Amino acid sequence: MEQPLLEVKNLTCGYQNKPVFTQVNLSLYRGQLSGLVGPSGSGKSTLMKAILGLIHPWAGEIWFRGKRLQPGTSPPRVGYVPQVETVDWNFPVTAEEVVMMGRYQKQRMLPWASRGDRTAARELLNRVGVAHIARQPIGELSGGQQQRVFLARALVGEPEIVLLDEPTSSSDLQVQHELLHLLADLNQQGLTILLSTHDLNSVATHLPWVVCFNHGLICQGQPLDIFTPANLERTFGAQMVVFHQEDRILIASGGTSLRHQMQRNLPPSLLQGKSKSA
Ligand SMILES: Nc1ncnc2c1ncn2[C@@H]1O[C@H](COP(=O)(O)OP(=O)(O)OP(=O)(O)O)[C@@H](O)[C@H]1O
Repeated sequence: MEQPLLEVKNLTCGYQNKPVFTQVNLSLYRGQLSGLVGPSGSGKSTLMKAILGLIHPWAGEIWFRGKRLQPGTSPPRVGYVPQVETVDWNFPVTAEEVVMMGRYQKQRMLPWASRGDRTAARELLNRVGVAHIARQPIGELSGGQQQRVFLARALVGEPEIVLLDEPTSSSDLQVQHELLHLLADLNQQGLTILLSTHDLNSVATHLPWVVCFNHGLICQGQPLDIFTPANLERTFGAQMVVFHQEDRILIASGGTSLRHQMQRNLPPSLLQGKSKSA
């Protein structure tokens, strides 16, 4: 059986005396492109930070390529794109410098740029489609461009896995779709990707694998199998309606009244209102 690239075993994390999740087990396989979905505060960022060694787990283990990592250490060749809300955009640096900072961190170089640094940063910005804004201050870029700059920074050191924390949260639909297409391209080139998001419809459309999370792993699988009203209610604690059309699905929030309204107006083949457990 294939060995997972990254494995989380019985992981328990929390802050102060409050646990966020207990005994989580999750395996990421080489070449996987997965979405981590769950309500706000359910522990998605905490899980990513634990994988990255940014917080110390209370218990459990993280394994990378079959080797156990020391608690609180960063796995080799894992890139990270933080939530844009956590970044100080007034920091006076250009897009290119943001990417080069990733190089300094990895190579422990002194913070001045060589021509090689600049060329490498340009190549990465080019790879994510924003080489033209290399010299612009990061604070003056659009949310979508900022996101790509941070993606370029995460690609420094040629990671095998990139974790993205809500990369689609601050951008409009078109920008979200473009980013997800870019991630699919990077995935085709061999990158393993886990991204957290609240946007269930983007996950359903663009991602082949979904992990539902709410203070623990609820279920995982292909969106068509996993996004059932029952699983969504278990994950989000709210009723949702799932529409099916051929191999596509559309998820809308709404309780019984919306479902009854839809049932009156839509053919039953489009509507999945009955619970199907994973
Ligand atoms: N540094 C911290 N100190 C104390 N509590 C924290 C800290 N960071 C997060 N928490 C708490 O841990 C819980 C999980 O937070 P986390 O950010 O992991 O959730 P999330 O699923 O990523 O949420 P969102 O989708 O809103 O980003 C929340 O109750 C949050 O308030």
